Amino acid sequence: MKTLTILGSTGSIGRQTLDVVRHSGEQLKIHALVADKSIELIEQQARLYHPEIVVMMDEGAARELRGRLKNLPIKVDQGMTGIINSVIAPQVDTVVTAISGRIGLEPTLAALEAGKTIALANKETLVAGGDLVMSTARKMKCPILPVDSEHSAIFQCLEDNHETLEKIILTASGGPFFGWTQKQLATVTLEKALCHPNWDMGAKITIDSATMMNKGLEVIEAHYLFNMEYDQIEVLIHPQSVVHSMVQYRDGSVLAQLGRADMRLPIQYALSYPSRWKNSFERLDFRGKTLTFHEPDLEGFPALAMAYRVGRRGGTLPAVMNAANEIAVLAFLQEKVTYLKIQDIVEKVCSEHNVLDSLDLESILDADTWARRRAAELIS
Ligand SMILES: NC(=O)C1=CN([C@@H]2O[C@H](COP(=O)(O)OP(=O)(O)OC[C@H]3O[C@@H](n4cnc5c(N)ncnc54)[C@H](OP(=O)(O)O)[C@@H]3O)[C@@H](O)[C@H]2O)C=CC1
Ligand SMILES: CC(=O)[C@@H](O)[C@H](O)COP(=O)(O)O
Ligand SMILES: [Mn+2]
Repeated sequence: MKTLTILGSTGSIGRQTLDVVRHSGEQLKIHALVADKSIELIEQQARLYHPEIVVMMDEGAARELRGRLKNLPIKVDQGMTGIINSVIAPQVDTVVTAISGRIGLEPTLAALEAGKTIALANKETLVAGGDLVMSTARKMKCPILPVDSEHSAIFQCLEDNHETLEKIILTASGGPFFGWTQKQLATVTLEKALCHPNWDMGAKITIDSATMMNKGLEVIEAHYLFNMEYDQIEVLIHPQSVVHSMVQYRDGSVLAQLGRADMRLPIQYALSYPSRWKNSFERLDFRGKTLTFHEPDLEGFPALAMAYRVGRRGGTLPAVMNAANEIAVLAFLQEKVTYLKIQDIVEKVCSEHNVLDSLDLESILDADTWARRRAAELIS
């Protein structure tokens, strides 16, 4: 049996992780559930999954939840200290990082320093602190198992010998605006951007898919997870999201992983690895399906090319791009800026940043804070 702490249990990945736990019989157990302020849902989750601890980032939410759970043997903790304690507890084997945003960096590092396995959904953490996270994982000999569907696909297709790998091919749905002209992109509404053609996800990643920043973040995520040069990472538009990604070997052979657009598969694989558990999730039906592949439109969706440039430069620049994007996407969700303005803000913040090559936590957090402030100034 594996014992889990789930960071972001009330979100899209968090809820699906709990569904995997429910289907796993005795294989998985919950130590802690962590969220920001969704008390109604986390109260239901706590009553159903009996964690030892529930942590709310928000102090008021923690206070309210403490009252609601007072008759149960569940401790309610709060803030970043509470989150860190929930991941380093000795009984925890695996931490599922399903928080959205760079806020996941400190708990991920703390979990690694405490020797925990990471089931990583929170790609922003790896974009902001990739070198530090990967070197900590190596130092502590902790596995980082991908949950992101493309990275799980690549992980499932990888052979042991890294030398024989030629490139990885990350598939992208293209989002709701695949094939749109610049003129059409100027008319994008929040409602349309929140409508992903294939996946039901949280708001932030759904907007990232619509700008293709999600694929840019995933290119950087792949660079760190699989130790691949940027030249060895190719993006291909595949609007059906059936082929989740592919790996090409030096003999020209290509291996792909296919499946329904159901995140419970990669989540379960990260939690069952190295085993594959039987489940009763709906199976992929190929009949009547046409699978197509296209070159990405780098002019219409400049976030992808920007992410390659930023990833290649490295240092504190990926943390800055990520932070500016988090602020710009939030402003778009609040209808304070237009869809096209997201890219303008992120580009401008990146262009103004004095990149530092030292990659300790303090430099990353300073760069992140600076980028958030600068992006906010550009919005107001
Ligand atoms: N959804 C998907 O299918 C996929 C998601 N991912 C990645 O997984 C991560 C989560 O995505 P998703 O589940 O869609 O996001 P959601 O927005 O649905 O959920 C985010 C979760 O994080 C919690 N949270 C947010 N901010 C904080 C904070 N400051 N402190 C503590 N908890 C916080 C939220 O709590 P609360 O409810 O209280 O706000 C919620 O539980 C992202 O990094 C995303 O890129 C990767 C691949 C696929
Ligand atoms: C489910 C998942 O892993 C998401 O990252 C998804 O891939 C987003 O789709 P896009 O390919 O549109 O970014
Ligand atoms: Mn993905």
